[in-house]
Amino acid sequence: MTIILGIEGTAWNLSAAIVNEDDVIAESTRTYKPAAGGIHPREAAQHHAAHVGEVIDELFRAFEEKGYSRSDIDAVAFSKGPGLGPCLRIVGTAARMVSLMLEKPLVGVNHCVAHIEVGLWKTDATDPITLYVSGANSQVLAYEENEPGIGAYRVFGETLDIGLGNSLDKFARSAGLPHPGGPLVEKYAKEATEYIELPYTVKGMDFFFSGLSTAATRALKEKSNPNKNNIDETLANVCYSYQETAFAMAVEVTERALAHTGKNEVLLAGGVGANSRIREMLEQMCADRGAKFFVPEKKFMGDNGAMIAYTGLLMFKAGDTLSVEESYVDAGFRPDEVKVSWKEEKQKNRAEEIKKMQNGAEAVVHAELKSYGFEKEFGVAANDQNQPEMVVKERIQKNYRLPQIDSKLRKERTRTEVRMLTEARRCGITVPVIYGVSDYAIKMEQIQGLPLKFVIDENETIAEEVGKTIGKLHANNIIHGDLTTSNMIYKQTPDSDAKLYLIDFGLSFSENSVEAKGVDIHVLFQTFDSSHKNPEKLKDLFAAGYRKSYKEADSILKRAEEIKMRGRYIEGK
Ligand SMILES: C[C@@H](O)[C@H](NC(=O)OP(=O)(O)OC[C@H]1O[C@@H](n2cnc3c(N)ncnc32)[C@H](O)[C@@H]1O)C(=O)O
Ligand SMILES: [Fe+2]
Repeated sequence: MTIILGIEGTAWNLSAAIVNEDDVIAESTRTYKPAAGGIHPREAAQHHAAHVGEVIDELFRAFEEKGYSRSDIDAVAFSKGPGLGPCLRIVGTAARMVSLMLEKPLVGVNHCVAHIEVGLWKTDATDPITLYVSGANSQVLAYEENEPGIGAYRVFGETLDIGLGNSLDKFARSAGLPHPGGPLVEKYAKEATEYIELPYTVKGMDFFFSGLSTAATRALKEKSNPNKNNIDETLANVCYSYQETAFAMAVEVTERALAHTGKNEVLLAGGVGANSRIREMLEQMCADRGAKFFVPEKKFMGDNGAMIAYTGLLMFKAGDTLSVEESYVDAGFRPDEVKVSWKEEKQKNRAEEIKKMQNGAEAVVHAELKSYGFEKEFGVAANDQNQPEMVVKERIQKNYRLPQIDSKLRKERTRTEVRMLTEARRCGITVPVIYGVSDYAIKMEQIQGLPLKFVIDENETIAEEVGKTIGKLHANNIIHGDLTTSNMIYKQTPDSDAKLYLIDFGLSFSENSVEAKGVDIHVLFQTFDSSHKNPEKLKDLFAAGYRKSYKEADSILKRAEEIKMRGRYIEGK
């Protein structure tokens, strides 16, 4: 058995643990609670510095009481980042000292990856999409192999402003509640009597929580009326509506990632994962699409030393150790920067993956028009011999979100899709022809081709074609809103040139701004990073095509790069 000591202390919780392959052997924790306001990085660091000695002592005592001796420890793991710089430096220093004392190597662990690995350890999940929602971070990730036995946790979507937990904490503070506000929001939400509309912002696979937090604060002020004595009730209603909106956004992106990758497991990680409503929503979403949902015990969800020790154990066994010189901390350390070498080689089954992918995230595409009840919906007879091949794209009900949120989104997106498809066609973009519309369904041309996801790696020059198409779209101020390689279809015919079709305009809108266009491209580049072999080459080819068809291309590409940097962990975010 391998035995690893791990120290966590990226923010509020200083926690150390010793684990082996099977379980936690010993642990010791001291928690920083801000006297007022949110977490102060320097105060938190002072707290960790003041207590790290006793935490390590207590840990060794508990370990030795179980009959072990210190020399049984094989390595010392620590949180290398992301996190608050001053806190990371204390933990890094402590880890170096313990490592020198024990004469055992150091292992530098990525905190986000540890949140995932502990979930894989403590549940039966094997290859999930992970929804990682904590204070500072909110991401949807999955492991992707790059070469046999070596891969990375790819970020499919993430917050482009602040983390879900911090947004809840910020709102709670504005309502006069103590830190951390997340659990209190959950408590008050249970007393709600009414849903209040709040902004729902998903762009492609990314979400935004800052505007929601501000809107919730505003709603609380506006709706509270001391004369009516309704302050408690309003707080409950806002908390409830906040949760319903924010969690629906997070679950929606998780489902998109499931659809895009064809995976069929979901793992929940991070402090916000303690919330029972987000669990319920994920469970419902998974049940509705036949996926499995996993969540570890609560003590492994928030920041804990065991997750660092366990991930350290996997890394140590794969030979991934550090010298003292290499053991610097990195406050902006992203999970997708970690070279994962501790997993077994995966056997991919492409046919199976394509089959699973056809179950889109928000819509079902019916090719069998008769069985769908085509006549009833559109008032005309189903396909006769003279008509072109058609499909019906139906936005199906999502049981995980409130009916009010659900039907509004579905109607809005159906209407938007029709409007924007028409608009795109007018600008000379190749899109499916529309034959009919109802509240939640669109009857349209069936494109016989393969999603770009499955052809672009073998034929990378298509990326230039993609660039030209998106350049044209942006030159006409159309923002697609969900640019992934699943939302483009490549149709090859023996007698004509191949054609690139753009589909799925449900999140599209018209806007002439560098920001909106930059986000659009950022979303696409994330897909290149997460799902393709040579992302940098694809990006270069895309940029070349984009420049050819759009004269403002350079400023947009530059903005896309800046947006990418915003996704990085920023202190105090
Ligand atoms: C970098 C690292 O330090 C950071 N860790 C972190 O944020 O602590 P974590 O324990 O994963 O999550 C704490 C967050 O989780 C929220 N939280 C805890 N219980 C909650 C609940 N029942 N409902 C909603 N939010 C909850 C808190 O309000 C707080 O914002 C991270 O993982 O991003
Ligand atoms: Fe965390």
